Amino acid sequence: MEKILAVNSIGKFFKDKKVLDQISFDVHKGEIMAILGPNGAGKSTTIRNIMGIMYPDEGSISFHGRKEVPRNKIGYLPEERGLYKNVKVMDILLYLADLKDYPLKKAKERALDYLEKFDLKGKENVSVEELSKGMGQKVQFIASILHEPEMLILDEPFSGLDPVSQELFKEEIRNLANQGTAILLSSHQMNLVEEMADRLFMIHKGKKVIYGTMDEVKEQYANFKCTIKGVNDRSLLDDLPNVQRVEQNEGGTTSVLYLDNEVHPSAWLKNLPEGVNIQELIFDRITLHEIFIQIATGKNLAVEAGDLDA
Ligand SMILES: Nc1ncnc2c1ncn2[C@@H]1O[C@H](COP(=O)(O)OP(=O)(O)OP(=O)(O)O)[C@@H](O)[C@H]1O
Repeated sequence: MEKILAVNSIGKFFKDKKVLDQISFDVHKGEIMAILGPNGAGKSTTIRNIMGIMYPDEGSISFHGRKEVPRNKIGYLPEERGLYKNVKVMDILLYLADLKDYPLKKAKERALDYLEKFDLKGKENVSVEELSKGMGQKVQFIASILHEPEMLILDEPFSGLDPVSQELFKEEIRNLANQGTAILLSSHQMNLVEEMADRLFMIHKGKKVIYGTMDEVKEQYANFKCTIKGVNDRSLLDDLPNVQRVEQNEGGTTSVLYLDNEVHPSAWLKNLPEGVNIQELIFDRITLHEIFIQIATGKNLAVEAGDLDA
């Protein structure tokens, strides 16, 4: 996979507080790479360093192996939303494309196509301040991709979108990656990240905790869990082998058994005692959402064991 962006061991201080420490990752052509982490972890600071809004105190960032990151090759949807208020939609789109040296005629054609795609047909001459929040976000997203950037950085692109708009964004982001755009996606919506990202980088308190493909991450950090429907006595489930913890709903009709990572699913299932009441059983892995919560709250055993390098 062709490497577009390389973040090499960057560190950043705010006064004497180190908010980024040895952060390294790459973003490849045609992939969706997610950057995740709890509030205050350092995601936006990392992105601002890539965008040249600030500079790292340690390490370096390169684009195609060169130290200069060319802004006109990058599209950026910042976390802070907002465009100039008093300007018409088409005017602002063309102005921003022009700032990136993109040909005007092509920009106009693409803008019309995208406005139609995002259900904003006919809004070209509407002033930005008359748009709803979601419509404004769509226009800002269009502005970030109009100039056909090689790399697209999206900071919380889905926040505040209704489900239909969310689908449109998802589809377009996937399309862009398929066409070769390198995408760095920061989002707190774990279900979407799990569905969309090819690889992920998780940062916690300014440091790397996870870096790898979605499959590697799942294999390494997503322990198995077994969900059993049927009334069961909790103590019976607690005593089963390889069970780390059991969660039961009120009435004990559904039980979720969180298992050790090294469990062998078929052997474990074969050894379930006959006394366990099973109306339905699902055996799968914990979700990215659960991995995230375990890491953010210090409960992930793989991380505690220092097994961090993916
Ligand atoms: N301009 C600044 N001056 C001082 N400290 C800052 C500044 N910007 C960010 N920080 C601190 O740096 C750390 C990382 O913040 P950052 O905004 O990068 O986190 P984040 O992962 O993007 O969080 P969120 O999910 O809440 O957006 C935090 O401790 C924050 O308080």
